[in-house]
Amino acid sequence: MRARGLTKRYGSKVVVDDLSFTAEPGAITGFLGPNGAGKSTTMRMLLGLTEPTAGTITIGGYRIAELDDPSRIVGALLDARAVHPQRTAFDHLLAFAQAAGLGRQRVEEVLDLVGLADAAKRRAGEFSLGMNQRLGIATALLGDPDVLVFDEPLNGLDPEGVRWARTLLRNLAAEGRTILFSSHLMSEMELTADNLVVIGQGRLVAESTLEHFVLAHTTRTVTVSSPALDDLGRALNRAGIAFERGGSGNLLVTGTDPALVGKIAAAEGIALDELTRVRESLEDVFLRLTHDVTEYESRAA
Ligand SMILES: Nc1ncnc2c1ncn2[C@@H]1O[C@H](COP(=O)(O)OP(=O)(O)OP(=O)(O)O)[C@@H](O)[C@H]1O
Repeated sequence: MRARGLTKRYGSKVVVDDLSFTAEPGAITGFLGPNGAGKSTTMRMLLGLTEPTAGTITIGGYRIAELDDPSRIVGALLDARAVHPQRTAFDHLLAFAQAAGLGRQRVEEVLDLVGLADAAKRRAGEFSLGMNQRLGIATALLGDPDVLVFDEPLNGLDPEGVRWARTLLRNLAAEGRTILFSSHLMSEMELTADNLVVIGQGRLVAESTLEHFVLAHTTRTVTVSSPALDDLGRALNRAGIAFERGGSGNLLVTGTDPALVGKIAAAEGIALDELTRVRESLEDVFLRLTHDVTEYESRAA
């Protein structure tokens, strides 16, 4: 899936701004951005529900309108509450299945896949948000598509459901599918995504592997503890390396790697108890990176 120069304007407001990115097959691409960044609008343009003002978003080089049988190519969960409350889960899925030329058997398969087989005859209006999410995921899976787009699929899922969704996404990617999903749950994004596309105010902020994104935006910090902490502090001072004392009798050394701290200690014959690179969480990095954008937005609101 590829977006190129994708742009959406509503009146004078630019919601998606010259956005280009790629989501690869066989990988889970996390789509991140603060509220109003343009994630849903981008997904809607991929699905042909919103017309781009400029640029394209394509699957295998084709826009969705150019695909003969789109439900077999791309499946999506955009809004889990968009179900008819009087319809049973089975009938809801059957309506979509029939529109795509699929039968009852496929409906039963996807109900099984999302763990709703026992609730098939219950009305969607009685479902919890988590069950509606499962129903929405089932709808996306009906056509067994190569590309899956999930907007906030974890909303309303309990911890067991979140874990289930993570495993499902992993399995779907392992089968070679392209997965694009957005979530506000950063810790979950960190556990699930291989790659990230980060946007702010409709523009691309970063596109990379999750690992690289976190490392590239983390200030290099090392924690080190030693029975000879004062000696170590003096050795670091002599080497011109900045540090501060941490709460639990260790030193927080910034702007360097464990290897250098280890070398300095070794050269001075100082024993170490612990030497660890501090890895910031995705949440820390994301909040720092999008802080200015969010600030601007809350001032403008
Ligand atoms: N039909 C529309 N008409 C006018 N403005 C719109 C329309 N649809 C979306 N917007 C605006 O576009 C901006 C981006 O919205 P979008 O829903 O794509 O963001 P998002 O990144 O998905 O946000 P969230 O995380 O809150 O779901 C918002 O400011 C929204 O108000």
